[in-house]
Amino acid sequence: MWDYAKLIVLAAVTVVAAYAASQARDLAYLVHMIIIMGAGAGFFIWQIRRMDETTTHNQGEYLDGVIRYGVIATAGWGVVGFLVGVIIAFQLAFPNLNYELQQGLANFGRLRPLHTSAVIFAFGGNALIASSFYVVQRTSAARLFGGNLAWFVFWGYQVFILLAATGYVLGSTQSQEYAEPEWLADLWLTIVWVAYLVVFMGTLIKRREPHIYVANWFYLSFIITVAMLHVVNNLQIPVSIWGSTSIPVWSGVQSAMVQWWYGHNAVGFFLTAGFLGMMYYFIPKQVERPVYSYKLSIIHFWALIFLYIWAGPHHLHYTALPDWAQTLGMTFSIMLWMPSWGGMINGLMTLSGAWDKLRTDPVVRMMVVAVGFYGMATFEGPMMSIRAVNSLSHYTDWTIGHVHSGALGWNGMITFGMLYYIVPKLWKRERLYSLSLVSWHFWLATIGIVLYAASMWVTGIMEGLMWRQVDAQGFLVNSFADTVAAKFPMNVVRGIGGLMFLSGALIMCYNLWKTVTSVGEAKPAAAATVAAE
Ligand code: HEM
Ligand code: HEM
Ligand SMILES: [Cu+2]
Repeated sequence: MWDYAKLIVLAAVTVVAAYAASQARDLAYLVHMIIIMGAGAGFFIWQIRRMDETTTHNQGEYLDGVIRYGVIATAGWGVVGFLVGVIIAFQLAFPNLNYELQQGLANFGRLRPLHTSAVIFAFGGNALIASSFYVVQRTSAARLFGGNLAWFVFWGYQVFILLAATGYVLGSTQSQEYAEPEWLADLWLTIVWVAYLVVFMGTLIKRREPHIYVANWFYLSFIITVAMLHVVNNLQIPVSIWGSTSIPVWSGVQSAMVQWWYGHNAVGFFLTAGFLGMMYYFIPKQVERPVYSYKLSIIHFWALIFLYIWAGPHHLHYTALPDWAQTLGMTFSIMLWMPSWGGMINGLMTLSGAWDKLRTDPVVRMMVVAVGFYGMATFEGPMMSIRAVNSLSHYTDWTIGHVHSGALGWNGMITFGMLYYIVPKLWKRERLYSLSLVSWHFWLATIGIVLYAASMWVTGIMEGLMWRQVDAQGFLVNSFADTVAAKFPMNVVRGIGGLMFLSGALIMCYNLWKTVTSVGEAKPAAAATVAAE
């Protein structure tokens, strides 16, 4: 019965998308409708072929298939996102790399949002969805709620990524940073996200453990807040339901404020709270120690989510935003330093009594460096939010250095650590294929990040100072082009750093692939302890 309902919905989606494609007013919309039609038809055929199979889920078992797919998607999108990052990094160093052939499809302006969305939403998002499904089942001793709904979340999310990515390349964007997809993709993401919340919350509700482990608090705050941010920042009215263009309901300074309330909390809840959830499960597991302080984790959780929400205006210093709002954003940003470091301290101190693992286990080293970079980025951020500092750093590469010490150092490294822990468990392998390859990855990534961040700090401060320099008469000394020329060597260093980071990720993919295909199966006894976790 339920299966027939699904077939009807899928058929309807396919037909409506086909009709909409015939009405399309712009190329991006046409391509999106073809993708939706393809996805609808594909899932229709898949569904019809398994109609008379009786599914025999063992309700006692965890639903791990979808997590395995999530792991593959994380690694795959990661490589794509880093590769596009490397390309745009070299385009900035060598503008000639914007070939005539690429214009209107793959020039810097089109590739930049492709990069930011690929790394944040495709790489980071898949890592968060997959790891949260893993963690919530283990810490609740319950199978994912909602049967196959988790599969809908996974595939629905990939469709969203495809819509977003093709949209950028074809020039369909609502021009809000990190919220570029047009209304159609936004609506679809809303549906997928609500399903995600239902799966996660449902699993928590049916848990067989009295406590909700702290990692789940972080994941849950990430899911709920991202839903709220996404909906409010994307309130748009489509010009036509047959086209991708839409008009925002917010305008002027309100629009800017809503956008940076969104943008800053995308950092706070997507790139921070969700990844702290990851930290709180995988670091204790990997070092085989309990969390250093449960009390601290609860205090810094509430402080973090309360403070983050107010800090958005630090992106709008010296704009038309009222001064009091800028000061408010600055004040909350400075206060944010404390709960951020609460998280860092809790992560690092979890190693108490196991510090020797830093020497013996490259996966632990990766996780510790991640937490270290988290600490650095959350010290730097509050500093940059001070108006006087921001007057120098804003518009410069200092911001880009800050972004990537957080993104590569914290989000990248903690995700790599998570993948190294999770893959042998999910595929029931005895161990990783090669620890020395993990070590190679570790050093390539770490040196790559240091090159990236250091070169951007240098260019950032240089640019800021050059823009300020005035002669005795008060005239500006440097033209904008002078600053661009002066940045050239550092731009090349940044590109090389990115290339190293990308090579490390490729080594990881090879290592994980070999782990799945050529390492022996974990012994049943070991498997039993895994299941009991
Ligand atoms: C191989 C690794 C990477 C390289 C080479 C790279 C390179 C770049 C470049 C060249 C830009 C444009 C900077 C500009 O316009 O001046 C950029 C922007 C950005 N990247 Fe990356 N990136 C990498 C990895 C990542 C990762 C892993 C993340 C997030 C998890 C990330 C997040 C961002 C964000 C958020 C921006 C926009 C920053 C802003 O507007 O202030 N990147 N990246
Ligand atoms: C206490 C924590 C943090 C504070 C107070 C903070 C503050 C700031 C400030 C003041 C800016 C510059 C705004 C501008 O001049 O335009 C900024 C930019 C940025 N930060 Fe942070 N930051 C924090 C942590 C992080 C972390 C951990 C990450 C990444 C994982 C991150 C990612 C970003 C990104 C992506 C931007 C660029 C936004 C844009 O596109 O303009 N931040 N942050
Ligand atoms: Cu911010």
